[in-house]
Amino acid sequence: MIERWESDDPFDARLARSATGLLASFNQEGVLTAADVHVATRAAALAGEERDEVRLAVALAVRAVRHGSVCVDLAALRETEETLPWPAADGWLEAVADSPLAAQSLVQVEDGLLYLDRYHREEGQVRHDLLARLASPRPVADEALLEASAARLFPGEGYAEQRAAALAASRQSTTVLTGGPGTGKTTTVAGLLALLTEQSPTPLRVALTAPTGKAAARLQEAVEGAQLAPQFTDADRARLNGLTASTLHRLLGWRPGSSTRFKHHRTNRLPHDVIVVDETSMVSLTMMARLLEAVRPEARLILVGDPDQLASVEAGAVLSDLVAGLAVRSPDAVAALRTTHRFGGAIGALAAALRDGDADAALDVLKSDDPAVELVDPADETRTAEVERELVRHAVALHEAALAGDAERCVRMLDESRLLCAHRDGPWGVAHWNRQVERGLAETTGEPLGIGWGHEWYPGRPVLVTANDYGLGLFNGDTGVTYQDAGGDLRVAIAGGATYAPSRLGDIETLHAMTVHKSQGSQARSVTVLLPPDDSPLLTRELFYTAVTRAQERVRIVGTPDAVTAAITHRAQRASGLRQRLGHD
Ligand SMILES: Nc1ncnc2c1ncn2[C@@H]1O[C@H](COP(=O)(O)OP(=O)(O)OP(=O)(O)O)[C@@H](O)[C@H]1O
Repeated sequence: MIERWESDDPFDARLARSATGLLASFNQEGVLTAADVHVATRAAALAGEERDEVRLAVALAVRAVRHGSVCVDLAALRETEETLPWPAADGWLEAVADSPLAAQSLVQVEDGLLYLDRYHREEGQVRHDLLARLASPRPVADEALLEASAARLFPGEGYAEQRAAALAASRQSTTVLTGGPGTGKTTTVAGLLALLTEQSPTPLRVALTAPTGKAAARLQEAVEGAQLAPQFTDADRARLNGLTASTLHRLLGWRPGSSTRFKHHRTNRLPHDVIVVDETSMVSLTMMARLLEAVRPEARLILVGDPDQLASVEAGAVLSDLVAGLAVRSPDAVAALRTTHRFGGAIGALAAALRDGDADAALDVLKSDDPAVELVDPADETRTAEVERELVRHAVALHEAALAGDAERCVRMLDESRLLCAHRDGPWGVAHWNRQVERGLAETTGEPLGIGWGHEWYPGRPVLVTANDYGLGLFNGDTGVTYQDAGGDLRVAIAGGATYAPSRLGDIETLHAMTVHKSQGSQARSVTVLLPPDDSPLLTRELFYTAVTRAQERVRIVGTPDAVTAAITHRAQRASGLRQRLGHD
């Protein structure tokens, strides 16, 4: 199925009035937007290319990036919807490869895939840097000490999987450490850092990093927590003392005015000896390219993440590509953790069923009596009203804590309950549910709270930061709560950060509800997931898995069994060539 936009509005900005030929047809069908059409038309005009089918191919490559793909597989795309007015299959890709657009390096064709030049270059660079790292000499280890310390830090059968992963990562310079939630990834990282710091005669410079501020804060907290385990000695803790985590943007050194170029790069590498990247599934191809070129060849790189989660917001599916590509090229570079240590049965069993694509097993878990999971039928008005009342109760409690000026409690409460939606707009979307909860809050308190009453800022308004602001020290994904201080003024307390006057915050959204995409890298005690109808193109296994695995203790799915099955059946497919390109010379 090709995702399309739909509109009855003849003045819709996505309609390209000046388009002709195939570009016009694919625009009117809702496949291409006006922006896709204009970029392709302009590039073709600059290169002197007039063939209709080549312009269409370029527009589809532009569209692909917009949908998170790095390139487009024209042949595969044709097959997904035969009714569209496709050009003749024979010779289509060859025509693009022979075009002046390719000769002038505006587009590239490789392995049957069509790329915009930038993404082809970035993919090639990631492949090159990674293969160079894999071919570099292995770090020298004091094997006897390594084995003895690994046995101490990862004792017995219960830690066997993690011990093997940490030993592998100690003996090589690049490791991809994968595992679902609660499989002990952070515990492994903490033990591995203890092993590495013990091996080094001089203090190691260690960077802990993640794509969002929230994920970086969680990583730091978890690594600090893991060191409290009895198998860590005071000497281990002393060597690991003072580790701090930062966002990838901050680590690489952001530069004003550019989100894709940083202070550290190939000729000004990062000084660190060990770099641990958490939540790697959220790292885009562009960021992975920037990271790999900035890491010193002799530094150790550990990429940690869950390849079954949604991929990055921007183009690429780097973690799952690395796992698949390295499985062929260099299987030892991937250390997979499979045993879950955190969840009680039900959430873990549901996550496993989703990962395996087993809809029957997922529905069995959801329909079981286990209080950790629940499936709510959207047609059951009594039950959905109860769910809504529960969401409003949480908002009212947050409002009361905020009125009492208890910023710390407000921030803690934020991670107790979370409503996740697939969509931003429409009856299943974040905007609607933010309004619904605010309406309930206003009705319960009798106060005109919320945007619907012209009061955007009110005590208890939970907020999500949606863009990095280095000046203020705020990061995309940070969360916070508005509270009333002792002087009666409103302030916003950011989790793990400072407090701010609301007027200083620019890129902010209300957080009574949140998209699953934005929830990546965070968790809450109790999670409610609103599944859209089964024909929603956003409903995919990766989205559902990501939503479910945000829950620490309880997950409630509002959706029909058909929507559950549809979610598990549809894969969030992203075209990229990295996995194939890693596999061959
Ligand atoms: N081998 C083990 N035996 C028993 N408990 C363990 C083991 N490894 C980790 N744990 C515990 O399981 C929980 C999850 O571990 P950890 O935080 O390391 O997992 P994770 O994969 O990093 O989780 P997530 O990414 O979901 O935050 C922690 O409470 C940890 O102490």
